[in-house]
Amino acid sequence: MAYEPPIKLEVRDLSVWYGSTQALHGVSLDVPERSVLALIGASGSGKSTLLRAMNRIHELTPGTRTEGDVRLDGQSVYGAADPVLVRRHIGMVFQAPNPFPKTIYENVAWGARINGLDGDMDDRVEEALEQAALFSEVKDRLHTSAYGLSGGQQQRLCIARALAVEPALLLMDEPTSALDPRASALIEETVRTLADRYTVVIVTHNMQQARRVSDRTAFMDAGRLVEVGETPQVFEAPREERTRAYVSGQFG
Ligand SMILES: Nc1ncnc2c1ncn2[C@@H]1O[C@H](COP(=O)(O)OP(=O)(O)OP(=O)(O)O)[C@@H](O)[C@H]1O
Repeated sequence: MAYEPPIKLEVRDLSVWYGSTQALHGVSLDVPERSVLALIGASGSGKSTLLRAMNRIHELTPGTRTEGDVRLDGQSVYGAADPVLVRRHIGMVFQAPNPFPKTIYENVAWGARINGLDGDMDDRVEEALEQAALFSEVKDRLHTSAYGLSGGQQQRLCIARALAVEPALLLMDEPTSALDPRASALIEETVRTLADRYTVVIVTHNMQQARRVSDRTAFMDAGRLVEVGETPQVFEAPREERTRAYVSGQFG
């Protein structure tokens, strides 16, 4: 029998409302450990809502209501009393790079400090920057402002900042949408390497990117999960007609 990696994240019958608008309708899926899941679908199909519900950051939007559950390593994310603690274990990288107005070093060290992680901070910062494929470019200016970096470097810094706390899961919401093709390619390479150690969920509008970076792909339509499977299967032999139409560019 083929080796089946353990399941890192289980989404179970998850529904989300913003006020009276239902944005997710009973979504269930599993994310195997050390894999990359791409969420694809047309604008408004619920990709970001699903991603943001994985670490409960959508609850920061007033008027949200959630039913169902998300389990990380078998533990309910929604059963946790404090969503802030949940978010500390689940790193997130957003569309536009958003470094703090601090030095490169302090951007990476910050999360580790507030989480009380011990060990040598210089080593931790270097390792996180290495994992984000940024260290060689910044090693001589660690104590200069993060705002002196290019957009692509700033985004890799945000990835390093998320990794420095050793997150159980890394969520990425269209992390290359503000970047040029070369910077995007570097981020894609970084995401591929991260899957050796981390479990990653990435929202992307770019279907080529989904094919390049992910092991599995989930296709969303109108707040529903249409299908999820191994990436080559979803793109080359989709089970659902709606998926076929989307991945062949007939809509969205
Ligand atoms: N803060 C909000 N208040 C009200 N409705 C919202 C809010 N955020 C999202 N929605 C609605 O929820 C639905 C899903 O939106 P969501 O942003 O999750 O989709 P998406 O697939 O990520 O879209 P995009 O690709 O454009 O980012 C849409 O109908 C959207 O209008």
